[in-house]
Amino acid sequence: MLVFQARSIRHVEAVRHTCGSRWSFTLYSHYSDTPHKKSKLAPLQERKMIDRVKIFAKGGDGGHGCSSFRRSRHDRLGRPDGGNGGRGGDVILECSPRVWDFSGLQRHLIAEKGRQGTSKNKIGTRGADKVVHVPVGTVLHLVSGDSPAMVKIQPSGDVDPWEIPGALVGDLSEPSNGDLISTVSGAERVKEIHGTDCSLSEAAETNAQKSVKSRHLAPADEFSQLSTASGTSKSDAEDIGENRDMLYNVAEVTEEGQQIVIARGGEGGLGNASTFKDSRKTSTAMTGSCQDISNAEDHDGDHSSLRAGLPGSETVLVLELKSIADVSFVGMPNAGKSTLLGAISRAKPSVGSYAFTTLRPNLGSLNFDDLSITVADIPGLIKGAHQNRGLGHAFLRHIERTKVLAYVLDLAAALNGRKGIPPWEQLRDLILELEYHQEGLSKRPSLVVANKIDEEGADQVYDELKRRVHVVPIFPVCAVLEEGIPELKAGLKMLVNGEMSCGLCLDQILLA
Ligand SMILES: Nc1nc2c(ncn2[C@@H]2O[C@H](COP(=O)(O)OP(=O)(O)OP(=O)(O)O)[C@@H](O)[C@H]2O)c(=O)[nH]1
Repeated sequence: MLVFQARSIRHVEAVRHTCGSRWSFTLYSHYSDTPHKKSKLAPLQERKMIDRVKIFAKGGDGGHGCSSFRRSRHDRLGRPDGGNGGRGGDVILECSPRVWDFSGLQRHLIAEKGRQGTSKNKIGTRGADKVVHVPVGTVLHLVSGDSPAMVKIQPSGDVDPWEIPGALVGDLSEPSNGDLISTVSGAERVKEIHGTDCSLSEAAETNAQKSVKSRHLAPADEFSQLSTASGTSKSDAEDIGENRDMLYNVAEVTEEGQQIVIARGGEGGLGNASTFKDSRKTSTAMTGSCQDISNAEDHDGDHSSLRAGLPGSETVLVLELKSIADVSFVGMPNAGKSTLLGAISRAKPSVGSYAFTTLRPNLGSLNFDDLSITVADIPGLIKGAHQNRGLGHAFLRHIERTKVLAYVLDLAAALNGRKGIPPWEQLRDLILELEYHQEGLSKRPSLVVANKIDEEGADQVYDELKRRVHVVPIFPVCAVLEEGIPELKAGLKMLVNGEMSCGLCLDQILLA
């Protein structure tokens, strides 16, 4: 038995991720040698970040209208007094920075039904909305059903570093506060229900039109054929049941408090008080005489179909989590990415001398006079990340949406008897992982950050690195002492605003 002293449960998890599932762990408390009762760690699979899921949502059905007659001594024939049914609840996705992946999200979301109307003209209660929280940066792809409609933004105080500004690159026009990504019907409906006007983004409008034209699928049936969970890179398409009919990027949430109605509740049925009123009006218009109340029951029979509440709408969506940053720090665990993010921006990511300190991407912002750049510190990638090793490939998705790659290499990884790999091999492994995940990903404008230049012997390794890699600029940096940071910032700025553009590919690294 190998005993290892962990600093925290998170540290144990990090080591578990590094070692894979071959090792079993038992946690002992500091004070006794019997296994800790609460130490049963969930299987490794459950701990993976889930950044893509398929969900089925159904709005609550409308309540039925009531058929009832108020009879009294003076009114033997009675008057209809059945109230209308209540509207079904909506299924709403709300953007929250407190959630960072979809692991806690239910896959079937069904809102409450509206209550039935009752006698004495009482309207049934509206069904409760089903509100679920999704992370900032969630993108919605429509598999079937109506396009989602944004309702409102509930602004809150502090801005979380994980909060992601901006919109989909090239897909949708940039949403502003109160803007809407919705179908025409959705917009009208939201206006009608909530009394707020909502604008349509062009792309969403075309998508909506396409969706109206292209298909009317049965969402529940389709959903039942498909598996839900995510977590595997290449097989995602099959897992999630991606198909040609899917409408990509119909909406996204980027601000805390943004709400999107993904399935609407059905309207309540009409009570006989309403149907009778309507029929009396018609009758008056046509014959010039009032409808005889004794015929009320007959009319009631004519309108029985109106009394049934309408079913709620059904939608099948794929939710995908992608961050939107200008620059991604890509590197092996412990290369110093988080320290570097703290050095170049005001972000305060956690830093540790053990691998996988960063378990979720951190964002920082670099502000220049004329430009602001968002930088993402992506959790460390290891060899085989595309096959879900380490923290898995979930984080590779975040890199997909960044313009510039900054490879953070640890110059001291193989120095002073350490068992790490030299920086040029780190670079090779990183490029391979990116390419395995998505071909051409590594060809984006890139630079290399040679970190830990302060370590003994790092200068020679840096010279060797320059000899082996010369197509992209290399910035020697000491993140802890914040040395070389102004030059690095200038380099990042030039890459982001296009003054410099240099990608990196495997052939350009001298490995022998
Ligand atoms: N000597 C030296 N140590 C550094 C430097 N930058 C970071 N470190 C140390 O390297 C260790 C790892 O730093 P992190 O910033 O957590 O590394 P990371 O790449 O974010 O690690 P993961 O979270 O595992 O991906 C910490 O102990 C840092 O203090 C540097 O410039 N010089």
